Amino acid sequence: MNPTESDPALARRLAARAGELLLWVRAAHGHDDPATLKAAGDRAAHDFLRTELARCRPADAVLSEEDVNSRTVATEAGGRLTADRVWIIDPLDGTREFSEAGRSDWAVHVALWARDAPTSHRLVAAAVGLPAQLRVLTTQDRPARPDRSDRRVRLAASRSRPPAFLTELAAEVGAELVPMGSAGAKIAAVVTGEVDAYIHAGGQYEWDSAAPVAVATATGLHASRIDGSALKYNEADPRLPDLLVCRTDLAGPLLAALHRHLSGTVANRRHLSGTVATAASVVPSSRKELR
Ligand SMILES: Nc1ncnc2c1ncn2[C@@H]1O[C@H](COP(=O)(O)O)[C@@H](OP(=O)(O)O)[C@H]1O
Ligand SMILES: [Mg+2]
Repeated sequence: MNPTESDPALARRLAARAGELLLWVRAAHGHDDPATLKAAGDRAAHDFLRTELARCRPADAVLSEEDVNSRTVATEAGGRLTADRVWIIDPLDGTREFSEAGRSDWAVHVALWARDAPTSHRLVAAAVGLPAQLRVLTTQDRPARPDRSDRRVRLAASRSRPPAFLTELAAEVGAELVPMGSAGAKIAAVVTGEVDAYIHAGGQYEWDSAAPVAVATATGLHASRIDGSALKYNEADPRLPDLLVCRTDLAGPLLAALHRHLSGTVANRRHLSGTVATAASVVPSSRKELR
């Protein structure tokens, strides 16, 4: 244990090293047996992160996707709910993409939650490793976002489980949908300006978004639930099924569009007309394309 290593430095080192392990596992196994590759990747990254956190921060609690899957959640949750500091980790986010040859949209998430933090999410340090993109983003970095206001808004969404309303919402605001794997990779793409927003709904857990949300908000981006309420971490129930991460100037228009879909305005109009409503017939004022 290095007593001088700060929490952000530890998060960065762990995300980077777990990423190297995952690249090694991927190379060693190949892609012929995706199920075995996924299991080997999950296990290698999880074991490494768990061991290093126990060694370097023995007093802290840990919430990890792999612990929950291995059904140790009951004992583990008891510790983390009274702890002052909890590491929320997703050893391999975008497991599906990790198992597909040539894809780089998968990530390692390492975040630290602190009870006395001043922010609503209480995440004080984090790193998102993108091993196949050869980069690690952290709460200490301020990547320059290029000005993209001259092109259509790019809206990242799950390539395998996008929210049902998203195609219609994107058309309504004139956005281009960009299918991508991994919550971490999608939020990282918002951080670097490759896309302008990420919307998800329908299911997710705290570990899927904690580290990337911490990085995104540290760089000045908007992050919230899709109803605009605060994202909360280290809750008794780790389900956190939806989120919006975007440029701050897009938060208002996108939350308004989400509200129309969530409140049923769009669905009700379609029902009343008996046809599939065009975006213009539903909310004429929203036809103005976002930039
Ligand atoms: N409907 C849903 N229910 C539960 N988890 C979901 C989900 N949709 C997405 N996720 C999780 O969110 C992460 C990003 O998903 P996606 O690539 O589809 O955007 C994945 O994490 P893992 O890869 O760690 O399992 C995935 O399992
Ligand atoms: Mg995940």
